[in-house]
Amino acid sequence: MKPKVYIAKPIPKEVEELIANYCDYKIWNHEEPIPKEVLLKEVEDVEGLMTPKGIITEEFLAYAPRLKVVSNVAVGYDAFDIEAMKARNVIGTHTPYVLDETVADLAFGLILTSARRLAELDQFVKSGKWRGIEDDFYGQDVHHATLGIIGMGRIGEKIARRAALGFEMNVLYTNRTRKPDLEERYGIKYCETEFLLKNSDFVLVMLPLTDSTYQLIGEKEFSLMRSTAFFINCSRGKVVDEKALIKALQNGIIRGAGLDVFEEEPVEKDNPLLKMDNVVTLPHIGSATAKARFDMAMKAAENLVAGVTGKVPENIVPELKILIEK
Ligand SMILES: NC(=O)C1=CN([C@@H]2O[C@H](COP(=O)(O)OP(=O)(O)OC[C@H]3O[C@@H](n4cnc5c(N)ncnc54)[C@H](O)[C@@H]3O)[C@@H](O)[C@H]2O)C=CC1
Ligand SMILES: O=C(O)C(=O)CO
Repeated sequence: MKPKVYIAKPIPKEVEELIANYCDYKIWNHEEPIPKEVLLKEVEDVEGLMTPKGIITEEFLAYAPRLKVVSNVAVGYDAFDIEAMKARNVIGTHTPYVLDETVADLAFGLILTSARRLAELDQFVKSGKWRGIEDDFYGQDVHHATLGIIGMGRIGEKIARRAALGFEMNVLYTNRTRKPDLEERYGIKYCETEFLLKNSDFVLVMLPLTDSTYQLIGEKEFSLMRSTAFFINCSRGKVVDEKALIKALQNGIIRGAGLDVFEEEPVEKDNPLLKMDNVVTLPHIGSATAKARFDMAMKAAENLVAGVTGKVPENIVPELKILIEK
């Protein structure tokens, strides 16, 4: 008998075919997110679950007593309660590498759109205008400026390469561990966070959301930034104290921001960030190209199938590798 799995989001046909070869499966085939009560019912007797950033808590796991693997269709796995999963011996997997270049492109899009005011000027032209006073259109140069990257992981590295080699930027970075190989390859410089904040024209966060990064960037950090600097976040909204960011923008402490992520998603309609011309806002689309999303779904399916057929999935999240080492 094939193992039972549940897929909590629509997936491409080829990905479904792979799962069908090995599993007895059901799919949530609707664009709107699966309602919690439906999901809790569907997972009652499954061994595997594939989910788009599904929230896996102790309460959830109690509804899924046969669950062996949760395959997250995302690289960020902050919605996993790692201790609860460890306690119930449930492996969690994610989709690293396949989206790195795509997210790095988007991060650069945010840098360019913020600095050169692309979204604002797009609206200007579409509203029937063309020329105003010339310096009304002035933005800031990206080439040869200083980019400070907080979080030099898989995606941070791809952003650093674009910045250093493509735009000839001066790249500073902070990270939990120093990366001398990248320093040599791209000429980037490791430094203290305070130095990075004081000396960057663009401060870009590319950190996972964990207990140690929750609201890591707050009032103090914004106060150290240049008044001409832009803040770019393409990782998770909660690594920033959003109230402090709003205050910094309202009071001219920093020049602008480019945001793909927010503290609450979908972003609340009355969030002051949505009213600011110097803030570029996107609906969490860092990995949203057809190819990257296909590759993520395929990788998640491979992890799911491995987890329910007695093999070791390729992309177990680091904190849960201990479960297969037992
Ligand atoms: N906007 C979007 O659509 C996307 C957002 N993301 C987010 O970006 C995050 C990063 O992705 P990757 O680069 O693949 O992860 P990664 O794990 O390769 O890199 C994260 C880096 O942050 C560093 N780090 C962790 N905690 C730290 C701390 N307290 N202080 C300093 N450095 C710390 C790590 O050493 C690592 O080098 C994901 O966890 C996810 O939340 C990822 C993909 C798309
Ligand atoms: O992969 C992730 O962590 C995302 O946020 C969406 O791609």
